[in-house]
Amino acid sequence: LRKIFKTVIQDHEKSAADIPPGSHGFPVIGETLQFMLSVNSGKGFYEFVRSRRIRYGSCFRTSLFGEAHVFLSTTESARAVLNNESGMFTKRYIKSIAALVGDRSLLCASQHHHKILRSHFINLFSKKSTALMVRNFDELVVDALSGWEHRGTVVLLTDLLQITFKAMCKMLISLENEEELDSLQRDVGFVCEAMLAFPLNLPWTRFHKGIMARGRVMEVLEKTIRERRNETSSHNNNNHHEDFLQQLLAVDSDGSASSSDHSTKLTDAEIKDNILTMIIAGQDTTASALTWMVKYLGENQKEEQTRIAKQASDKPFLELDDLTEMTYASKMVKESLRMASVVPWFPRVVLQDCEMEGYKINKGCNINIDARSIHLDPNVYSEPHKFNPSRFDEEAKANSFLPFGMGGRTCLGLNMAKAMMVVFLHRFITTYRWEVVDGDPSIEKWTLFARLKSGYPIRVSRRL
Ligand code: HEM
Repeated sequence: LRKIFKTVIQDHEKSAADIPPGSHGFPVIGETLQFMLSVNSGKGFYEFVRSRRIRYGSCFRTSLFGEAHVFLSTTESARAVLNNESGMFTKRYIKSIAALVGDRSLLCASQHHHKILRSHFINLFSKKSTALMVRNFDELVVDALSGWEHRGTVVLLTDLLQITFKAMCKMLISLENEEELDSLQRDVGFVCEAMLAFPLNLPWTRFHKGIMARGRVMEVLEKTIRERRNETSSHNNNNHHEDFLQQLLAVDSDGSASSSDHSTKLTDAEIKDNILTMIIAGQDTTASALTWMVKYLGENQKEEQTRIAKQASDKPFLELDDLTEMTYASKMVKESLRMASVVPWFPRVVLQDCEMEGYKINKGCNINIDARSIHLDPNVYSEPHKFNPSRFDEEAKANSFLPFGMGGRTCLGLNMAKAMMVVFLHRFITTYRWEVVDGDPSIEKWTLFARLKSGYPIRVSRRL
């Protein structure tokens, strides 16, 4: 009798364990309200995930905005989902996001279309363009920093958003006119804000503002493309542009091997959508990561800064090769990226019923790889809340360092972003000492990436 009883209990436990633990919350709205509360609490939207991860473990379910979601936070599930060797996972097509960044954007294209697009864009992120970015970014940073000591308080994030925006626009379309940059930055900002808004396209909504702004961004890009074509056809080589747009249009027009195959030629719409996508993907992420890095550095000032200063270059201009010698700065960048987890989780959708972490997950369910939990898991990184760049003296464990994602959707700009961070770190530390004006750790409410609400205001004084 005991044996039968035990089997029944085991069966019951097994079927209870079939679906991931968690709560579906209220009918229809699920746990959306709790999610919103966490967004508004100042702790940021990640707090919603963090508290459930503590309560339920490394795999839990919830329901947000009318859809079932599962969050997973082990390196093994990260490998399975992000590397996607089984072909069972994809990104969900979100109509409102596609309306803003364009449905030919890398962020919205179908699996097949994404592969084709990515094969075009990946060529742009060569060593040569990273080297060019290093030179340009260095110039921008030196120029921006030169005025900081006369400014009283500098809201770091605001300045960094401007610097990274300029860097992106120079790299993509060689735009350097201050006025045009300002108005484009404002419009891209509206597009980003609308990505988080309720997708209601009525004249007074945030979503509508974003759609209108997208229209203006597209006009700027159309005009730029038109001017380029005119320059090329009139053989006006005075304006030689070393940017992504030039490379994309060259493939388009020179009849080379890749362009002879019409099925792989990029259309103007694909070029425009993805230029906007790259601005969005590169500006906010890098500026946020840089702000977090300065914060961690400020909290660990003396020791870390001395080590950086020791490896500092005294050259007036930095080159890519100089960065490879700054090994400690590179580790500091990696450690900042780990601790900040600027993109905290990666959303995917399951294409067929499957099992993850011993739980059944149904076709159509949203699954999210919770990179931030992996980055802060004491079984993966010892003393995870301690800022310790030297932990990267050794390779990180497999599938555990995920600030740029992994697999077929890995960040295309990762080498560029890391290089930009080393450049800024080097220039900032060797130019200034600083004190924090407002150390409030609250997180900004409605942003795509985790950012400090205060923008991290600092006061700087020149290092003698
Ligand atoms: C510190 C800065 C950055 C961070 C933390 C970051 C992070 C990420 C992450 C996590 C993804 C993948 C998301 C996923 O798998 O769902 C991604 C994608 C992407 N990133 Fe970055 N990124 C940064 C800077 C940049 C820069 C400078 C560029 C240059 C334009 C860039 C371009 C892209 C593009 C184009 C994608 C889409 C790739 C695809 O879907 O195939 N990123 N980024």
